[in-house]
Amino acid sequence: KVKLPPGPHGVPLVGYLPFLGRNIHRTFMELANIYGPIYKLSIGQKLFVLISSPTLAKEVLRDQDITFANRNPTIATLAFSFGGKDIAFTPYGPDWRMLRRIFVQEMQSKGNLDAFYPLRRNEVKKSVRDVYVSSGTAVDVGLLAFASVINMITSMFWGGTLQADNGAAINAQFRDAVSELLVILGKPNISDFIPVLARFDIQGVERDTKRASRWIEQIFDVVIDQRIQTNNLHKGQDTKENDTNKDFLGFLLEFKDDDTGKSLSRPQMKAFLADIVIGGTGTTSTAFVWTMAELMLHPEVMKKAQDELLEVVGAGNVVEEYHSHKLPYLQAVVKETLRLHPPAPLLLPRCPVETCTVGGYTIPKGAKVFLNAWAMQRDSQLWENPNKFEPERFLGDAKNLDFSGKEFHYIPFGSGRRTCAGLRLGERMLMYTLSTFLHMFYWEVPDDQLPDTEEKFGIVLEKSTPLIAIPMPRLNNLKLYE
Ligand code: HEM
Repeated sequence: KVKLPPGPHGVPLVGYLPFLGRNIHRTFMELANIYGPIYKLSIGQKLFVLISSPTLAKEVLRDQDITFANRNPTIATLAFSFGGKDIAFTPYGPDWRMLRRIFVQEMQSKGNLDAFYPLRRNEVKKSVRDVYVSSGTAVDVGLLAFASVINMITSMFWGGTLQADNGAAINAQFRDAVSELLVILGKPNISDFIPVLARFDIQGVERDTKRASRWIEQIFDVVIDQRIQTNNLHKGQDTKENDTNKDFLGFLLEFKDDDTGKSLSRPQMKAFLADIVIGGTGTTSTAFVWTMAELMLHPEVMKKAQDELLEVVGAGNVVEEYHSHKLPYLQAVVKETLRLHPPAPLLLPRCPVETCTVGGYTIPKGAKVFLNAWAMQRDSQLWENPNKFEPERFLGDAKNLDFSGKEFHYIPFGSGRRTCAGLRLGERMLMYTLSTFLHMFYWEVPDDQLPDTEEKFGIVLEKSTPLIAIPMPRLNNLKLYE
């Protein structure tokens, strides 16, 4: 017997679309207060199901994990992921397992992450130098975070492949293309809700995504060709150029599945790279900005975090990635930031492969299921003072909560089989950049104007207005900034 979840009525043709508002995660929470922790919405011709209680999240993400291990890609995500050949949108099955194993178990093994650390270190050092040059003047923290993260990622991708001269130009082009794509992907597209309109591409979202993706694809092709050329040139020789593990790209080109002997196709390889850039840059840099904004709003927390750095790292040293484990207070700050400002507030939508039951309600096959992590992480029944920024909670009652998604009221990286594939790298980059910039600089607000915490929903949940801050060197030994 079919018993669909309750939910509001919309208007003919477009359903609830006109009432979604700009920050849909908030609208979804308000609707949950009326209809309960599971409800449905019709938007255009699509059925959406919203879930916002840990018990029901567990039903979806653990008890019926395989049923919900598929996504429902939008037109734009299909366009940027080479038709859904990436990790995030490949249907659950052998191809997805292979891609995920390459990225999670092999590329992000402790040994490989450690091996790529000098590349990350080099990029963060360059950002420190840039900030040092701007000391005493207003800096856009979002731009700083984006540049640092994307430079670390590109350096790990192909830093060992490109020569310094053309490398800088290609990386600059790549940065522009990625920022453009992130903006396009953040726009809601009417064609996704009313598929009969898709062929008209009324807002031009598909056209714009394809244009930006082509640009990115051309860059991937140049770099992949260059790497193949270098490999061929040095075939059979035991040279530095032949060291396949020196960047991710070498890794992807060399990969052969142990069980099937399959290599990656070029589209798969490009989708893989696109995924890591799109999945990794916006999320990590947004988390950086929110952390800095909260620290500037809470100077006592900023001081504690900086005191901890002074004690652990010392005034005569720069931060190294291995310090992260010794910074429990800063870790609590990051956890608290990701509680209040999860970059993916609704995770990535799941889509049941067959009609199933959740919370006693029928979820039809193909529905788009959203887990409202944002709402659960601010639920007053689950958290004390839920809207207050209190990192101490992660040292007290909530000290055992981590990013693994085992506890369903705290899932900023998702949970289950399709949990964030870049968690280890993301956590490392975030902790390393934050600890470095907090140890090396004081951050002041210009004209005593405290930052606001207005949000902007898009591909990630960004701060609505840029975060502007004035850095001042914190360490006496200015050689450390060179
Ligand atoms: C603060 C940083 C990050 C946050 C908060 C975050 C959050 C998320 C979330 C919520 C999901 C969906 C999980 C689910 O459906 O259960 C996800 C998926 C994913 N993330 Fe992240 N992410 C971050 C960083 C990264 C980084 C650095 C990368 C890559 C370098 C990355 C790559 C991916 C990929 C490939 C997926 C799709 C996984 C799949 O479908 O199997 N993420 N992320």
